[in-house]
Amino acid sequence: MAEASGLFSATLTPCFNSLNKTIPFSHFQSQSQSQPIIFRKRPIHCSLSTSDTAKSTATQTVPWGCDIDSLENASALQKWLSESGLPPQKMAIERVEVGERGLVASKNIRKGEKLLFVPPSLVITADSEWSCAEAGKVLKQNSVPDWPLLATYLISEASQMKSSRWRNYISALPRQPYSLLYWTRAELDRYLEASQIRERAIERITDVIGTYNDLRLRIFSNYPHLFPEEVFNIETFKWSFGILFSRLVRLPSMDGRVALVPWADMMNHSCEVDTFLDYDRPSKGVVFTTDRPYEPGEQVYISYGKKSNGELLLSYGFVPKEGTNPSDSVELSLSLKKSDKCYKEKLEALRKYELSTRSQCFPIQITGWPVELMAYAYLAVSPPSMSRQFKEMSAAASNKNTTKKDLRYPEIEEQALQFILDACESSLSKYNKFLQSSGSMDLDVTSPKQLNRRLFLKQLAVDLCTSERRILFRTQYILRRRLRDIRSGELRALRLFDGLRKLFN
Ligand SMILES: C[S@@+](CC[C@H](N)C(=O)[O-])C[C@H]1O[C@@H](n2cnc3c(N)ncnc32)[C@H](O)[C@@H]1O
Repeated sequence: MAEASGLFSATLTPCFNSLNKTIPFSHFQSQSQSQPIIFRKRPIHCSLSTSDTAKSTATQTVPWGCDIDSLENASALQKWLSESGLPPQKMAIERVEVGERGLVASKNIRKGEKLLFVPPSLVITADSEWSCAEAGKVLKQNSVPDWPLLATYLISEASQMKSSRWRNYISALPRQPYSLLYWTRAELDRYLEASQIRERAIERITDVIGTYNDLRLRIFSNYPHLFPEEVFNIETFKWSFGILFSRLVRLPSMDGRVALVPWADMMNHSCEVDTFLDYDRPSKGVVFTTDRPYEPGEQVYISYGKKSNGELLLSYGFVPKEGTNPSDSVELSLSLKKSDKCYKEKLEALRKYELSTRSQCFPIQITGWPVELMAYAYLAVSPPSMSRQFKEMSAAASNKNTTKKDLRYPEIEEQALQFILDACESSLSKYNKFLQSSGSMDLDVTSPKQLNRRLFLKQLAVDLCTSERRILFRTQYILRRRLRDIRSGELRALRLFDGLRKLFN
């Protein structure tokens, strides 16, 4: 889980932020999440699984962990944690309606109360002791960064099961976390064609494969006795990264360290709460402070951060109900027209500010679009006579313009808004097409298990696309109204001018 916002929040952190090519809203609090920590000194590019391998990939699981809704291992976890120093809790792991398993209040909980108090000895960080000390030493000697190190650590401990001190924790982890890492390329193409999240998922999967291959070539192959391929392979790495994406937290008060926090990571996310995990120095434990009271029997939630529905699907494998996520956004992809007379100069300006020369994504919220998007639109529609402003526009579009943020060029505002409207409508047509066809989509399956999986993925995709389309519809409405106002204003001014001219004549 990742850091969400500001210094005092820690959430369940996806790591590969470098992959997100979207420009964030400049007027939002920047989501200063974990830095790219992927182990990629010599990146290796691998292609994703094709639809032929899709079936086997989709069903392969690791030999440890449990079914995602298993309470059996959860109670063993609870018992072990209490015996290992977790203080008495006001919550217990139960089966819940939202999130399969979650922490449910067993006593009255007040608003503003600190809960959990997981001691550092029960927290997994990059400094945790390895059951196979030699393997840990090798990774550290090779300066493997935290994320790949923790991914390898989890697999190593899982494979040592009986001798690992984390066996109760690992037994209670899902055998196959809900995560887009488990979607095949064919499934991503089929269900997420309309959404930019598809690209993000492909990049993430490619990065996980690249990271695994880096480790394999640079380290594992030199120490096969420590890292045998039967244990350290792409399937186990997909699992461990799936676990990290959905459970790792960044703890601001522990110098921003990333950690797996058993027990705390049984808490599910709610878009309505505003409370995050952190290390509490006075009590020397990982805590969170409730922002509302809970009665016995109610599920207690934390926030995984101010994330869009697409980001929640990407890392955690769920989509909140439509309209319930105030941080929801949809990425709109814009690009310059190749027929533009100043195409080359504009590309140059984009390059200067490290913007993509192919297409650039910007997040749109129900409440509006970012100033960066408007700056990009100005650049896209500006005529050759404005060539001196190209750099200024690119700088503003890239979020790197520290001085002049909200650029305005009234003379091309109408064209810029029309440019955004065109992109919005082209995107909307893809969503409409998918959502219309989803009802009659042939699920093409050979077993009930596969049918369940396909139905589940399709439902997630429908939920995501419905929520993203809703934002685009609203944007379309606002853009059309603004354009109508501009055009009717111009018409009025023209009529006034005409009337005055006639009067003087
Ligand atoms: C940190 S774990 C929380 C504990 C998890 N429910 C379990 O049983 O292990 C994160 C996972 O919980 C589930 N989850 C969390 N919040 C959810 C929500 N609001 N709706 C649906 N699933 C949720 C997702 O599967 C997510 O990947």
